[in-house]
Amino acid sequence: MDRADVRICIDCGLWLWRAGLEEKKMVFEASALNDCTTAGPTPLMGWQEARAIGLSLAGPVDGDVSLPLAQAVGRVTATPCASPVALPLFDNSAMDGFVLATSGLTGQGPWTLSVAGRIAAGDTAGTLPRGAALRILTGAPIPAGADAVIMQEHVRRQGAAIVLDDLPAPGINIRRAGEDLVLGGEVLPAGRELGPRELGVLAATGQSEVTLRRRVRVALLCSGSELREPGEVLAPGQIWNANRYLLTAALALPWVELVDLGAVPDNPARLAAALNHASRTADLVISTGGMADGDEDHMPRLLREGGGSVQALRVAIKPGKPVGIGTLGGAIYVGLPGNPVAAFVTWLMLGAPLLRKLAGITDPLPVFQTARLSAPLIRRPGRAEFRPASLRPAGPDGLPVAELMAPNFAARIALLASADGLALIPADADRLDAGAHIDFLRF
Ligand SMILES: Nc1nc2c(c(=O)[nH]1)N[C@H]1C(S)=C(S)[C@@H](COP(=O)(O)OP(=O)(O)OC[C@H]3O[C@@H](n4cnc5c(N)ncnc54)[C@H](O)[C@@H]3O)O[C@H]1N2
Ligand code: MOO
Repeated sequence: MDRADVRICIDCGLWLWRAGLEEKKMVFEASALNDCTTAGPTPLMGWQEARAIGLSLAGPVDGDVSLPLAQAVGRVTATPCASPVALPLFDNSAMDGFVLATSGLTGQGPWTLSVAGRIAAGDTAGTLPRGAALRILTGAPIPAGADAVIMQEHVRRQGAAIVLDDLPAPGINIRRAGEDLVLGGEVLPAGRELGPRELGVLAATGQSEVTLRRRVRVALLCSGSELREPGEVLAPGQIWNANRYLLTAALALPWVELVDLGAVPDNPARLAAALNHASRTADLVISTGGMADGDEDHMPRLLREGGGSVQALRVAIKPGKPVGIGTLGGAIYVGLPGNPVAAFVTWLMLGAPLLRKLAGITDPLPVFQTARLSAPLIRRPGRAEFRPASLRPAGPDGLPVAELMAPNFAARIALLASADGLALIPADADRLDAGAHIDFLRF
């Protein structure tokens, strides 16, 4: 065998080789070296399977609340909202101009009509005087007997009269009652986050309150004796707690009530106490670190000893292999790996969908877009890889181009901060050509 065909796996220290390496011509990525899928006591579970297990554990939290619209921003609807009115509420003008009855415009034009008054938004409609027009402003109600609004740009003024050269079509520039929404029609389904569009339509239908899911209680703890708060002076070997801020920011959602338990040292008794407290106060317990098999990695064992279950552990996802999903007491548990990028990726792919389902959101899964790979990639298959990448503007085919960032990125939070999103390299891919279609998730 050619010496160049031999590689060492820096994950497990074993020698690997690839037979018949036509890809010798291409650079064999360092990522292929740090991607051992064989090491470990159990085979890896597919990330979609792990995600499905998490989703199967989660159902929308119960306990609805009714809140005024101003306090409902970003919250999730618990029931469908039906409209108590039709929209628009009444026939009204779409333009500033003149309202008239087309039936009165007989014979050949031009037609001259006197302007007998004025209706603005907020006025009552009244009745159109026979043979005359009325000045009308946008949003004003259409008077009885009128059936068209002619834009002011399309008439000539002659003193108190207007002259029309063209016959307006009946109904023109009139917004009809109910054309946007019928009485009793569904304004919003259950499970919708209330953003600007949703709050706007609720307000337009006159609803001052909305029925919402209660907020999901989430407890977060970061395990690690090495962790200190930013601002604290570090002793040798210590680091600042990045995951706490990364995840509290990811959890800063209107429908989350966060119980931030900070950092807990790698002490089994203290970790067990923190887990126990968390599971009593929260619907979802999230921990970071301590998920691998090292001497100070206690989380899966503590969870089991605390009466919980771990239903997914060791997932074929990169970064993030040591990730766990299970239950503890009445809470769902998500154990994220300690490496910050691994924690973030596994949170996005496995944790966040589950949390969104707890919140009652109907579509809990992230939506990927299609991009093209900027350069060829050769890798060791086995784990689906979510690689930080930058996105260049669309090429001639309309697809943006993803430029993958360096491999071995699980702990490289600075690299994460400079990426535009995550490129998904499927688990079974061992080689992708430049220009290949890939799924891309923007941050
Ligand atoms: N023999 C093996 N060792 C490791 C494996 C393996 O399969 N076999 N997996 C590696 C992988 S992949 C990952 S990811 C890490 C994850 O391990 P843990 O979840 O047990 O995490 P820790 O060991 O506690 O920490 C890993 C790394 O991250 C740093 N860290 C932890 N918490 C924070 C925080 N809140 N803020 C910033 N940085 C944090 C920690 O200091 C470590 O450097 O295990 C590999 N090992
Ligand atoms: O892949 Mo680990 O999850 O290196 O960070």
